[in-house]
Amino acid sequence: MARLTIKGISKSFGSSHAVRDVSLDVEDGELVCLLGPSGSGKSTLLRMIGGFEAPTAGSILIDAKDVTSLPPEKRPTGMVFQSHALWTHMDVFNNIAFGLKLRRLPKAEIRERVEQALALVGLADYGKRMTTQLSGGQQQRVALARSLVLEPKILLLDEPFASLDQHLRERLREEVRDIQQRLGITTLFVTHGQDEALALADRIVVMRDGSTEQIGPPDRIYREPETEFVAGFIGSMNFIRTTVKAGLSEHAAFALPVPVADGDVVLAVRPEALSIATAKGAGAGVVHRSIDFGTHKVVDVDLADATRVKVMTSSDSNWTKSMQVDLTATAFRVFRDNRLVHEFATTQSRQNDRVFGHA
Ligand SMILES: Nc1ncnc2c1ncn2[C@@H]1O[C@H](COP(=O)(O)OP(=O)(O)OP(=O)(O)O)[C@@H](O)[C@H]1O
Repeated sequence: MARLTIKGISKSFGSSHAVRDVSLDVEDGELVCLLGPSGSGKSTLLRMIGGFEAPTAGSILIDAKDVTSLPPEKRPTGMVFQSHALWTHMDVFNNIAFGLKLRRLPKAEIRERVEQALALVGLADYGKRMTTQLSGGQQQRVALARSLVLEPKILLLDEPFASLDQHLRERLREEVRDIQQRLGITTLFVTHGQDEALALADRIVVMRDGSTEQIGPPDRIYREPETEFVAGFIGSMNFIRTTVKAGLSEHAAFALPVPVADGDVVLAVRPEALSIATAKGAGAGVVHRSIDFGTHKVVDVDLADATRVKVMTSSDSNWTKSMQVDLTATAFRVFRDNRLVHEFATTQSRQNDRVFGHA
């Protein structure tokens, strides 16, 4: 267990700024996900923490000790890469034992620790297998065991399951979460999958163009996005472009009070924050289709300005193509130039949160 402090760290490759002035505190035993689109600087940030890349500016402290200029092997960190790079000429046992042998630990201790690590990742009987005889998921488990056996204070995972199929990825990330909690090991996990971040993280760092866009626990990131980018990056979101005049949105379907300065804004509304009702006469929109997910339905509604919005409704409601409907937003956030300028929520939206499990 260890505490990680990142202070104003940047990395440039020539004229390209991969990471820009990132500061972050990670608590003892915390699991933090670095989430962002391709090229946002997640891997570069992780590699700097692991010592595989030298920062252009800033410093990295582990338990208050400055490690910025230490090589990877001198840092109390363990890194698992996307491509696991196991040694194909060694069996599983020796792959995991390798780092311990370098440290010249006694044979008996090596055996014990490797066996513990294998048990931890669910591969107790696989020590004698060659790594080429393992499935992709098993290989990633070996890569994880190879890091864990060195008992790092901080575990760094760079999209470790990206090459695996969805089902296996979900299983492995739950296993990682279990192991991480059992060992209480401080962990940074890079992913570009929002589901993965929501499922795993104590806190999510949303990155964009090398900078941190928002840092917070998953429910905060989901419910209170501070920028339009974050609002669109995590979960399903409807964006409605409108113009505000005298405190009112001029959008035909969303003529709402929006107490901000006149001008163009974007209303961001979650599908579960919209309620739908049959219109008396011509409605605000027309049902395009309805998809039944068993637990709930998602109805696509086309508005007059050709915006298509998604509405989450209960599974016992019935919406068919071409029905005229009215929509009410029970919660929305208003953005201008990516920044939050107004937020609105009714008590109704909190009830919906309970119904749909977003509390
Ligand atoms: N060794 C390098 N030399 C030059 N540019 C680099 C190098 N490594 C990364 N970059 C650039 O830095 C930026 C950030 O890259 P990085 O790999 O950190 O992003 P990422 O968020 O991890 O992306 P991905 O999800 O695709 O892995 C990108 O524009 C990338 O092209």
